[in-house]
Amino acid sequence: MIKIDNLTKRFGSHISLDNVSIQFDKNDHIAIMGPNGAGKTTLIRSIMGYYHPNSGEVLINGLNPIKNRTKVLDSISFVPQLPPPIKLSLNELMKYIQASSNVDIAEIIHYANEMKLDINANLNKSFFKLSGGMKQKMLIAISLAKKSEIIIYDEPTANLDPKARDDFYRLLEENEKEKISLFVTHRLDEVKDIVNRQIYMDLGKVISDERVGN
Ligand SMILES: Nc1ncnc2c1ncn2[C@@H]1O[C@H](COP(=O)(O)OP(=O)(O)OP(=O)(O)O)[C@@H](O)[C@H]1O
Repeated sequence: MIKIDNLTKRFGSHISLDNVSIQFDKNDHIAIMGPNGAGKTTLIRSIMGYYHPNSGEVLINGLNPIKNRTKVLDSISFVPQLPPPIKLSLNELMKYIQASSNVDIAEIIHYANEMKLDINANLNKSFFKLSGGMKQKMLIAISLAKKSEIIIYDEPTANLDPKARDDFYRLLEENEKEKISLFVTHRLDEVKDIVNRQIYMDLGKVISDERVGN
């Protein structure tokens, strides 16, 4: 469970999150929407313990994500808006993830195949040198292989072609049971079939929070 109580985060004099209180429970699949600068990324980064709040609290299964960073991040899969500049080859990256997060390499390869990313043909290629869409596919494959109870995607389909988007949403649908999934998105039409809650943010506040279909 993710519990956010009266969370305020300022950068200088700018308020990015303004006294936000919200809770996400198992089987909540949420689209977080809102204009550029609304505070969506600041909210998900706060969930992952990146920021010290100015006031308020975040608890992930009862744990403070700043004080218990490793334990909390173990329960979260995150795919960022922009892939990080990882220099490791795909082979090295998978070995690193297996060692650090106990993720089965065979599972990563399975989900990469499902996303039509041929890992074997690119094993010795640096992640950094993959195309934007291939990077995104690799990160998605890792996020699904990790089998975390919380999955967070910040605009993950921006670099994906339409077929890859369909593959991604099909895989998510198959994998989101008993989990919390959070999608930061500007394209509700894409996620509307896999979410059951739609949140709209603006100026650091949650403006609306609606349960929908599914
Ligand atoms: N590290 C930071 N330092 C200073 N200001 C920041 C920082 N991170 C975010 N902000 C500011 O906080 C506000 C909210 O940013 P945030 O990235 O959370 O918005 P967003 O809703 O994710 O926007 P977008 O749709 O453009 O990704 C913006 O005004 C941004 O400039």
